[in-house]
Amino acid sequence: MAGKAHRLSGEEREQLLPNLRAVGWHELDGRDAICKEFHFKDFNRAFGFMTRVALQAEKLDHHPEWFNVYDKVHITLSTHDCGGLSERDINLASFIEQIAASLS
Ligand SMILES: C[C@H](O)[C@H](O)[C@H]1CNC2=NC(N)=NC(=O)C2=N1
Repeated sequence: MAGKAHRLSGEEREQLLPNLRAVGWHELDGRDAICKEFHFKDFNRAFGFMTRVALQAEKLDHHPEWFNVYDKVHITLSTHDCGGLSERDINLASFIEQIAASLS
């Protein structure tokens, strides 16, 4: 991953977060992170989605925190290297949206 991650400034957040809020991502209380819950038809589809996200996460060297129960996948994104939200989370969230859209 090129460059050190930095926590997004207020201005950067105003610019980058609205698109993600519009598709269901929200900021956590008490932690600088964003999260969203995805619902699928069954476990196969949920796990297929997770597989695709995992491969991209590895490519980006930026990994989600996630929790799966059957057809639901809850994802939290935050950058451990800088202790909060960085552009890496925005990029991964955008990619996750593309995958989810391509599967539905
Ligand atoms: C050494 C390795 O590049 C780092 O630990 C990467 C791996 N994946 C990561 N994922 C996330 N979410 N945050 C990080 O800071 C992070 N850092």
